[in-house]
Amino acid sequence: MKKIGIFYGSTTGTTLEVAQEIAKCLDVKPEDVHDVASVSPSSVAGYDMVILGASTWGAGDLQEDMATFIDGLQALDLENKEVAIFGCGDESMSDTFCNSVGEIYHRLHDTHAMFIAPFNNDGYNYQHSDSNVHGLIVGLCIDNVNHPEMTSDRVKKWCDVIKEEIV
Ligand SMILES: Cc1cc2nc3c(=O)[nH]c(=O)nc-3n(C[C@H](O)[C@H](O)[C@H](O)COP(=O)(O)O)c2cc1C
Repeated sequence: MKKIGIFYGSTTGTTLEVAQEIAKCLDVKPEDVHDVASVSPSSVAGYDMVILGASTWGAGDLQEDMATFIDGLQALDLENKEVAIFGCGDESMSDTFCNSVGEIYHRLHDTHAMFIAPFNNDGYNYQHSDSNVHGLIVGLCIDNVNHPEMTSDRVKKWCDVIKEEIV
């Protein structure tokens, strides 16, 4: 069984809640769910698979704790580590919806991480998101501001993708 660690950056608690929901779906213990504001990037070393989650702030900016955490991760070699990404945002910020997902993906490109668990775009309504990389949505995007009723179903479906992809 692969060891999964969840690392989240959250300013007002939404991404934390989603991280906990993902943990339940994947049977990840609470001690393996980490706020990136209080752990060092090297702690990903203890996991085979790392789930990174962060909200988007400003005009499409990565949540600040996660931005610092990613600075550290970029210096590591993540070869053979499976990485899945999720983010929380607001679809009414229609040109920058969940940009955090795309920023994490792009910034970790040179670490040799193995990205898994892209998600579909069904039921979303926005103009642009950096999470869309050449037509592929590279992670789970959650809008708890406008569509909290969709969150559990989206989380469950994404966790099913992860369960299928982890080898
Ligand atoms: C000032 C401000 C700027 C925001 N900018 C964006 C944005 O550019 N794109 C987006 O998708 N969401 C944006 N959001 C929405 C937040 O990402 C959303 O509320 C999220 O759920 C917060 O998660 P957190 O509590 O885990 O930090 C913004 C919210 C605020 C208040």
